[in-house]
Amino acid sequence: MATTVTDTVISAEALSVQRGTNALLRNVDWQVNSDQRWVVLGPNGAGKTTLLNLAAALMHPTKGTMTVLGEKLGRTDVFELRPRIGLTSDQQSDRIPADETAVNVVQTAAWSVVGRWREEYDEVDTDRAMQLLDWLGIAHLSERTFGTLSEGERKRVHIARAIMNDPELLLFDEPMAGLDLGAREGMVAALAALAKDANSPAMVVVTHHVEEIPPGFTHALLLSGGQVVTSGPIEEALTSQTLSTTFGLSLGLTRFNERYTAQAALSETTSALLGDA
Ligand SMILES: Nc1ncnc2c1ncn2[C@@H]1O[C@H](COP(=O)(O)OP(=O)(O)OP(=O)(O)O)[C@@H](O)[C@H]1O
Repeated sequence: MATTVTDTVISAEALSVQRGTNALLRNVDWQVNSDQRWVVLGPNGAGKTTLLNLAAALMHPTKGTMTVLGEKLGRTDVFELRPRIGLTSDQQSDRIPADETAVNVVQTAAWSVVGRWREEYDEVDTDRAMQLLDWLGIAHLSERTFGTLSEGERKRVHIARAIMNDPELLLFDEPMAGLDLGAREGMVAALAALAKDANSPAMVVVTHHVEEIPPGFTHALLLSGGQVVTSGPIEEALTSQTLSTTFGLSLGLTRFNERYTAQAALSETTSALLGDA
């Protein structure tokens, strides 16, 4: 996979995104190096997807600067930059034709297209696509059409597609949303294996849930209301206090065997849900 040299792959400086009167992101500073694995955590509407879309060169900031893989957004050809980035999100998944086979969904990444049309593929592409599907435990589904796969199976196909091109940056937007417990744990294991592989590129996973943080993730960025609550090495950035501030609720965080769980006191959860009488 990508380079083993430590480079800055994402550099955000005083980044703001405004839509009408709505500030989606406000004054965000963030730096990601090639050997780091980041989790971006925050409640609904915090700005996580907006930040990931900027990192994927799918949008531009309103203010500030965003540099991805050494290319400053607004001053670079994003069509050359995007193939260097592997992105999985429901938005991307929705663009995949339902009648495309799983193996074709993966190997079309080699051409950065969705839908096979009439491209010719080398055997080497097909072999690599099959290896990735096998690694993710779904080689037996390679000839099944995308539309007939379960949510968990589709997400795994999409991850294989994101990795297919040896990207220099891997971005995952809520890769475990909608998965059952077994599928979630399978996805955590797959991402943990990627995270721990020294040859893997920089990785960013967006999630709402600390339970979904794969072992091997090194850094955390906590977002709330479009602003950074804290960011840095995960042991320092992710604490009961920072999590409580981020989600606006008193939360206790525990870490065991490189996995996290978070809980609120039941009485506090009830009063937050019902409002104080
Ligand atoms: N084009 C837009 N115009 C106005 N507001 C927008 C636009 N796009 C997003 N928003 C708002 O910006 C905020 C941040 O959205 P974003 O999708 O980045 O949040 P998120 O943290 O990913 O949320 P979720 O966890 O619910 O997916 C939300 O309140 C959203 O409604």
